[in-house]
Amino acid sequence: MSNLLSLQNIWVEYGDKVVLERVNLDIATGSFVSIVGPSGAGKSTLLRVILGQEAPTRGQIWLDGAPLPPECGPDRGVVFQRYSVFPHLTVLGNMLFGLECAQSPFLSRLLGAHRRTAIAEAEAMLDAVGLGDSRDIYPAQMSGGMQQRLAIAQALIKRPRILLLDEPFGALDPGIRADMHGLITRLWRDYALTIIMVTHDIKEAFSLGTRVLTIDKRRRDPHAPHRYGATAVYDLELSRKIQPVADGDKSITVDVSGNN
Ligand SMILES: Nc1ncnc2c1ncn2[C@@H]1O[C@H](COP(=O)(O)OP(=O)(O)OP(=O)(O)O)[C@@H](O)[C@H]1O
Repeated sequence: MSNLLSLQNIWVEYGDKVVLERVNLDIATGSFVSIVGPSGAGKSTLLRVILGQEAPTRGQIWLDGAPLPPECGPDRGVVFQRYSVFPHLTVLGNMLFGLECAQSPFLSRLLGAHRRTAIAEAEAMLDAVGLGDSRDIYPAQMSGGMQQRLAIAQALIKRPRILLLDEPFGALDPGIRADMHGLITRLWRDYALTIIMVTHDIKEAFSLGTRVLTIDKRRRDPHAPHRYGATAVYDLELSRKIQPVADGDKSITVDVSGNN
């Protein structure tokens, strides 16, 4: 399988504090990479670098064989642990907002046929995440799980090739998490995504990922804790393969409890 993303000798330093050092990673197209590691190791920093929110102080990142554009682009979508939806917009409004900003940066508004196409795309994506019946409600009327579904749909509507997930299910109840695991697995397969997910849940890392990376420091200086940065200390390829889904098996369970 070809490499979609290649990180070569990535360092992130804040003054004399080294957060990441010598990170070398090749990420295959279609893989689902789980990233685990101790708190403060630099997992979110690594995601921000891949997203383009932050530039590495050293090293290079290649996307499809070309240098990664320095700014966040539509090829990379992201979902954070805390709901990144706009409270003053309906579900459909949240979906359209991203498209309007991308497709009509000056007006931030789509008109006529463009708007109708955008609404159709947004509704299809809402169906895919199990929110087809919720287009006219506001985030305050949704459970945490539903808001996270909306955040995932917002990220996917721009058709990213890489989906970055930073503790996406960390704030959800266990039952809802299980539903979300099913959903993300289905979306990964149906949309041929490459996913990089940070999680604190080792079980989740192994059950969802095709590869599990541990980010941690290889060396420590007790007198200067920030002298050395973290890197990929374990890198496990799993044999997990997604089975093709049977026709008609497109159902998605939606939590409507509103209590998480
Ligand atoms: N802008 C910044 N300036 C200085 N230090 C920073 C900055 N951003 C992050 N850090 C430091 O980088 C280190 C890694 O932070 P990061 O959030 O990436 O860790 P993490 O592994 O995701 O942690 P957690 O699992 O607790 O979310 C932390 O020590 C943090 O304080």
